[in-house]
Amino acid sequence: QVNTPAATQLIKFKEAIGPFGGQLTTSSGMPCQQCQTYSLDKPIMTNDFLMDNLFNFARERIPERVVHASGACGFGYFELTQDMSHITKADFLNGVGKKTPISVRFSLTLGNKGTPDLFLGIRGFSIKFYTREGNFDMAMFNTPVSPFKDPLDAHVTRAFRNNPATNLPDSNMLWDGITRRPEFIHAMSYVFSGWGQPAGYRHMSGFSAHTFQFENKCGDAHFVKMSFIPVAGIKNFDSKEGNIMNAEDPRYLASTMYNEIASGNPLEWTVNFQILNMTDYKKLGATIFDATRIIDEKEYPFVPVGKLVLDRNPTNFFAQCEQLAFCPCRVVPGILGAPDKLYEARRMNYRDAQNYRLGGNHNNIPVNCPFMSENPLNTYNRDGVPPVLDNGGDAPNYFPNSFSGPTAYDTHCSRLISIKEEKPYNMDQVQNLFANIFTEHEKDQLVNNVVPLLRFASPRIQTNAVKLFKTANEVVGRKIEEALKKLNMTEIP
Ligand code: HEM
Repeated sequence: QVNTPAATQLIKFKEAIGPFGGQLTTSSGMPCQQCQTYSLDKPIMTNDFLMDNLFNFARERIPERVVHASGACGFGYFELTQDMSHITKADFLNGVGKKTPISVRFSLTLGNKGTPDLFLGIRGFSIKFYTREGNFDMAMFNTPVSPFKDPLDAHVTRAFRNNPATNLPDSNMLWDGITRRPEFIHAMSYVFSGWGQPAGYRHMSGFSAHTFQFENKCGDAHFVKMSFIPVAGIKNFDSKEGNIMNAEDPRYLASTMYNEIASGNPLEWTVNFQILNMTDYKKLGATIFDATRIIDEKEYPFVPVGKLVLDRNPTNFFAQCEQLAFCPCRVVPGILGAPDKLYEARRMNYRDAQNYRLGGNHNNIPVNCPFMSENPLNTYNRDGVPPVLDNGGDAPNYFPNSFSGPTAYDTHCSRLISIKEEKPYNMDQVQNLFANIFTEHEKDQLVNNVVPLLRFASPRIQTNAVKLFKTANEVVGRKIEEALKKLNMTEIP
């Protein structure tokens, strides 16, 4: 580990800078004197260097993301390999060969900032496309489906956290949460079968889960699910390997990616679209917008449309990764978002979370700024918590106005279709997953991962969980039941 780019980052910095790092200053720019750089035997209050440092020290923490707190990021580009103008007018999807700068953040849905990388769990894969029409954000999971469909499922993430009284992981909460929402079992089966411990970010996939509504120049609607498939192949650790790696290097995924990128070994994904039209929607109904279900790939195959490459590391983690803010609300003309309720709620909730976490001007933070936009920040937003950048300069600050302030020119009004949703049902797809897609190894993995997590739950909750797995697959459910019996648990009152 001693010679990796991550381990030698500071040595390289020194080589690049030379022996002298410049005159030390306070944050207001005052050059510091040597005597201010040690505090003992000196007046404290008049030492501006010390005061500057202590005030900053006490304020250096901001709220961590309420979910997906632990993560790593990288930068690169998206290249379009197939023109998509027949389904969308989005500029970055029009014109083969067009390259769009991107930032990507990989995360772990649960836990907190210090949770080790290979803690078993569903993974986040977020992308910000800095397009000429503003930023387009995707916040995806690594599994083909989402556990959630109902925005109220946000509550269930609490069941996956520590017990509010003991502050300890709680099997009863975890399995109560899963079994009270049986539709979770589809996504969770992927997680338990191995996808919860990817063998590297270069082996991790991303799936939109939502079906987006696209619109072309003629105003025609198409519906698109997206997948990001690693060129190096999807690979996962088995539970034993994953747990060993977690103990040896709790930042295994982040450090591997950093070293790979710094060594000139970029990470790459094929970007694919599964495309449906209005006739397909009329035939299949709102089920195509159910984030807990997949759409039949035989009838609607994913077609490759581009590639995603990560070839640049952040130069400062806090500035470029912690401050990165992805929101389903950030769309561009030609991509309207998704018409389902989960997406609608996410549009609002991420904005709210980022206003709280980063402040009302979080789009002005350099890593979130639409720096490729042809109309960068031509808004009427003014003032507030920094950064305000030039704050609109000397342009009018109200709308409408008679003084040539920015105006909306496009007279066309795009609208998401309105759909009627019902309670999720995906047991048919989980059954198919176990019967026809999972390998025997993946099924064994699932049993190996589920049993240690379920063994401390009460018998009633264990019974519910076994019943749920038996509905998904009788053999796998029975294996879990037998393994639990062998462990001979005593009842928890
Ligand atoms: C019940 C529905 C959901 C709610 C209420 C919710 C809420 C949130 C919130 C508040 C954040 C933190 C945002 C921030 O502070 O920057 C977040 C992050 C994230 N969410 Fe969700 N989410 C939901 C469902 C989903 C689904 C279905 C997906 C994937 C398809 C998803 C993927 C992500 C990802 C990848 C991040 C991390 C973004 C980053 O890297 O900063 N979420 N979510």
